[in-house]
Amino acid sequence: MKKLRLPNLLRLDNDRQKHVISILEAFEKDNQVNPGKNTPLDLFLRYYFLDNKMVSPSDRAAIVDYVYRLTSYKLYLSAISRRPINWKSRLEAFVSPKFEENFMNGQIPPHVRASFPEDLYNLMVEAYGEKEAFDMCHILNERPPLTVRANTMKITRHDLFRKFQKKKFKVEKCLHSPMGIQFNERPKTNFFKLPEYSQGFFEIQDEGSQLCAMRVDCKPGQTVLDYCGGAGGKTLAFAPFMHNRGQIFVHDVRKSVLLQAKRRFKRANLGNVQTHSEKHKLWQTINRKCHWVLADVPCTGTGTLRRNPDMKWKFSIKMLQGLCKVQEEIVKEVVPCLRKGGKLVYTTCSILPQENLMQVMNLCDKFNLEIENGKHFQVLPKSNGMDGFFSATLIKKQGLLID
Ligand SMILES: C[S@@+](CC[C@H](N)C(=O)[O-])C[C@H]1O[C@@H](n2cnc3c(N)ncnc32)[C@H](O)[C@@H]1O
Repeated sequence: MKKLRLPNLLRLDNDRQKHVISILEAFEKDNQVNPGKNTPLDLFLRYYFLDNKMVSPSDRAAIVDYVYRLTSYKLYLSAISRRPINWKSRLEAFVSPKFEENFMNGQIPPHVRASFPEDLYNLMVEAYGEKEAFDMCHILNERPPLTVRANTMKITRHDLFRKFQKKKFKVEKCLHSPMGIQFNERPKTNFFKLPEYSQGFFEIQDEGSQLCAMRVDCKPGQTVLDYCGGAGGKTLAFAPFMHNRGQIFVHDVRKSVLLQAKRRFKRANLGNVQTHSEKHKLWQTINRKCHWVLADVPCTGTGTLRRNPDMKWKFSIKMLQGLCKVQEEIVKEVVPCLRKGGKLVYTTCSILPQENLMQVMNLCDKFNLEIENGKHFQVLPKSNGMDGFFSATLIKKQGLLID
């Protein structure tokens, strides 16, 4: 079993502590009062700091770090903290020796020590076995690494790497993604204020996400649909393969994220992308025309819980079942867009087989598809490495030739 390591946290003085507790209390209250609103933690924090502009960038970094880690370890901290349990007592337990001492305490159920909802923990044990599931939970409670993708429309990875080195950033080139650079230490400066960012030289993107996007191996002149495009993260990664020739259609049901995507496409120098929130008109244009369709479907996000620890406390089996239905509906909608020989890249940031391989088998059965070369792609969350991602390239099943 992995040894529980206390994260290398920044200093927590009284002022920072007050912010941490008031954020966590307010976030919990917001979820109780407006359960349907589902504000994600990162958005909640953005609003909080807009209301508290006086907090300095270094204080902010420390506060965010504690908020994320305490949210991750909420269940475990509740088990080991003094009574009454509240965010103040959980924080005390987090910085006390109890945090490491109780990690192997057999009196505390494994899912509590892993700080995961029992249903989710059981699904992970079913998929990976007790030891791997337990270790993976702890990786998913850790601080994630910071990884960026060089925008090869504007700069090579090597040149961007040299620029970062000149700034004395501790960086290394990713092993698997040819466009990725990982930071071994978080830079103290505001990343989004770097000139290299405003010039569109890079985007923040996990290496696993880069690898999934690159499975859309599109060529100049082709037609591509990114059906669950969100803020455009995956399109930004595969679009450079087309050298601005051909057409990329990005769709999402949320107009607000498509606006963000548009800004990012412009900054990245992409001139062949159009965004659509209305699918009916789009359908007439792309029916049977697409060489590639990317379905980066909504999922439990269990592979990226380090970045969104609040998501795991919203998990339920019912939610998983609902998402599986939506994933199936999405694939049903996009299959008719494929031209003869076209490929559908199905992707999730989940570690659950129910929305990965099991789902893909179900999709193949229902929509007469098969997995290209019979091989899928899966990465599991790694300590100081990639998040968890899954991808399979689906093609239309060839009819059997009967003599
Ligand atoms: C995993 S996220 C996509 C992330 C994006 N591809 C990226 O790399 O940045 C899934 C997206 O699916 C969208 N979505 C949810 N239901 C949908 C539906 N029925 N049709 C199309 N998009 C949907 C969500 O709004 C969300 O942006």
